[in-house]
Amino acid sequence: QVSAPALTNGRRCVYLRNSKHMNKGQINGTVEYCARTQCCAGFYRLIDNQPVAEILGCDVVERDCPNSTCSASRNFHNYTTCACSSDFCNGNVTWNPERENSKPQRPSSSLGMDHSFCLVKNWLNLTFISTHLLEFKRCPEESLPEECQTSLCSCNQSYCSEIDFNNIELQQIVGQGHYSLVWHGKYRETVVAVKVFPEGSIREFTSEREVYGLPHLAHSGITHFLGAGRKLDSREWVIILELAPWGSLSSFLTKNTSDWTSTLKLAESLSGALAFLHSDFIRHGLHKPAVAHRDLSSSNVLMKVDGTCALCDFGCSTILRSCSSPQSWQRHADNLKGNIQRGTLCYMAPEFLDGCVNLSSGGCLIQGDVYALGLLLWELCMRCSDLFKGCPVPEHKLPYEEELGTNPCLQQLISHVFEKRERPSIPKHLQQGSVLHDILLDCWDHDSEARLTAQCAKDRLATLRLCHSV
Ligand SMILES: Nc1ncnc2c1ncn2[C@@H]1O[C@H](COP(=O)(O)OP(=O)(O)OP(=O)(O)O)[C@@H](O)[C@H]1O
Repeated sequence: QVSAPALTNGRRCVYLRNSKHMNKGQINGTVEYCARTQCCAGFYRLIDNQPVAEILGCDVVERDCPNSTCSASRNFHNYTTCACSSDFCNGNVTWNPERENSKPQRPSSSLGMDHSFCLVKNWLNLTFISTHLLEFKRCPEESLPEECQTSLCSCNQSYCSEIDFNNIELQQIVGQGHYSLVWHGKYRETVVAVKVFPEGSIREFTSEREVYGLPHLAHSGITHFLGAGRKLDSREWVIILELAPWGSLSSFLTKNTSDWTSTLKLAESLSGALAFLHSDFIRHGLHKPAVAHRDLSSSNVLMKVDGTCALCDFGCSTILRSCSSPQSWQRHADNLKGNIQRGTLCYMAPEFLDGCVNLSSGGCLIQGDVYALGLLLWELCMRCSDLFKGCPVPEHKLPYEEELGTNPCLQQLISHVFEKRERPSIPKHLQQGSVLHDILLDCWDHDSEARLTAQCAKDRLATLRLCHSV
């Protein structure tokens, strides 16, 4: 039985086996006090199909845990996890294995979950059972627009990768999203990230693999794709990616501040990555269509060791095939109508929050991405030490967290962002009229048509870098 004083703010979680390095809160015996999160997390090994706690404590980054009790349902290689929002809830897990075909539900304000266990070192060393044959010799059937007739059209390029499962070794979990578990692993003796999707996440797997498989997608701003596949006797799907050792931008900003030069470098690389994703071109007879990310957040941007960013997580993305006829887009738009609120709620553009998106072309999805880019640039500014000279740099916060708390619901965001047209407050040092200040305003403009393109944001940031001053 755990007893601890009540906290006015934060959370008390059952604590077990966290390394000192990763503690988010203060430890007292079996209790961890978490000042910055409302979420407790648990990581359990399934023994005889029963969860046995391996790691318990505060959640490192997760601020969105709608369930007050700890309910685990997904089996990731005989491990399961939960995040929950009442004191000590992680001490009492309920295990309800999900039905094979059920799809994970994205909670209302979803954040990629960098769970507590993501930094755990030296305790987990699993090796993928490697006696399986590869099934991914052919691309799985996908429904592609019938209208795509020309040979230049990207939708006729069916790129397949093969991976040899005998050469994959899973070593340690580095992150968890709503659709997958991401491992630090080795593939053919190279250190990689292995993203494992349970069967229920086949749609996200297919979408992500399709984006990574587009021609000419190799770009410094897109996480490098090494292959995808499915083990013959397994219901799980796997994508192998270059490992970003510093993890997501969100965890980086939680732990680090940057000076002005590094902030600009990050901002420019981020805008350049999105500009590239949005670009549509034909080179060497192969078509790279525009892609709308649709789930841009600081959890879905990875930090590279050279101090630049790369986009990841294309599970919600839409490929905007320029070869599609207007009728085809209309059909796609009809499908989108019932599915418009994808992605992470606090990064969702006002028109998507309110559901009044002009779906006459795919441009609305691109404009939604640029709104999220504005919020990401704001997150970078808020951790820039040179913008807070003489005062402490504020802790990393998500957009609107200051104003609406850690887990705003749709109605709160509609009222704040759509109706009142509020935006996050910009540091005083970014004076009115300064280039960066204007870039933020122009990215998150209420009028989606008036927003910058990502390329324009990148170009403006490049001029700022040359001037090298705030
Ligand atoms: N290549 C990588 N290198 C290092 N860490 C990674 C890599 N890819 C993903 N991660 C970590 O895993 C987390 C989850 O990954 P990702 O967002 O791709 O999963 P998801 O299931 O699609 O999540 P979401 O809930 O955002 O849809 C990321 O936030 C990041 O912390």
